[in-house]
Amino acid sequence: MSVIEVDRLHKRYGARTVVAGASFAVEEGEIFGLLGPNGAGKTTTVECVAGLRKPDAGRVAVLGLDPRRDAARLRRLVGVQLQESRLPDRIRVAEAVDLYASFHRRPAVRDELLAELGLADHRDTSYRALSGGQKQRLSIALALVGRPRIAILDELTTGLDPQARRDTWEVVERIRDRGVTILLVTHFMAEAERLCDRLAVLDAGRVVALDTPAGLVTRIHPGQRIRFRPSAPFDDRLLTDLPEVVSVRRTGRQLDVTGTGDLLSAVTTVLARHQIIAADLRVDRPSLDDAFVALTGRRSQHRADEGNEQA
Ligand SMILES: Nc1ncnc2c1ncn2[C@@H]1O[C@H](COP(=O)(O)OP(=O)(O)OP(=O)(O)O)[C@@H](O)[C@H]1O
Repeated sequence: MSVIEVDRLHKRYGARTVVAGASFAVEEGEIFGLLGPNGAGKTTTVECVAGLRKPDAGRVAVLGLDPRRDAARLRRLVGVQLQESRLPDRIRVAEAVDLYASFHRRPAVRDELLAELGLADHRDTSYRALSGGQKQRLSIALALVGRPRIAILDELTTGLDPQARRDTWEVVERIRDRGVTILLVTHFMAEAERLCDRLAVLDAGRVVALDTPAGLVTRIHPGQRIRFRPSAPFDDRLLTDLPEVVSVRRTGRQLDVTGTGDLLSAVTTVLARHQIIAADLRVDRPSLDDAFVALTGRRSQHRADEGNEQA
């Protein structure tokens, strides 16, 4: 069942169109990602979904309701954590949660929520004394305090160190496991790949692709590549006869095999049958980042950052 429907959404700021006919639907219980370069219109789109902006054209429905007309009802059903949400420096974690809880009729139990978000030991810590990751987790707690069915999370791990980012991912997964549908805006390929069940890639206000992370990669780069040094000579036909193999190239003692499907297992099985060992075997799979570049013609902004993280 679709819990969010965005149909040919248009939004202009002055003369400038920033969302130009974006359409997508989010299914109940999934983590749905909006991915795209800076200025692609991601935040504007989720602000329209959250009822914070009025679309110029198109239709947005959240749980069958209109985010603007039915704003009061949706406030109880949708939790929103937007970019750069800030709280007063002196407010303590428990006070902030109590304050937000007071806006809701049946709020979550504060200490349970704080424990779930790894903030139980920071109940009395002031906002200013929290680390970046703790601030982000508090902002997620505030989005969840009304026990929403849908959570909208915008760039929630930007500026976090790799460990804090991973901790936040675990929190998001736990929320999803509780049955909350999540609409997530992200710049990070690793985040999209790890968390999202499906992704819409937004470019210049349009959805240019919509699929699972793996589906996007395969659609853009269906090929795979294996490189290895065989322990004994053999005829290339051993590999070229396999339906999965597209090409075989030799450079010195090294073999370079491209193909599709379950290439690795097809190649290693036939080699093993002939008692050949594939030494220094490497599999190159295209990444979501490659798919992103192919779709938008741009490098993802945080690619270098992610590279450091994986190092
Ligand atoms: N209130 C506003 N008034 C005028 N222009 C705006 C306003 N908000 C956003 N914009 C512009 O609209 C474009 C789309 O912005 P938006 O924040 O939706 O994109 P985004 O994909 O979320 O970008 P980012 O990844 O940089 O946050 C940007 O060029 C931005 O400068």
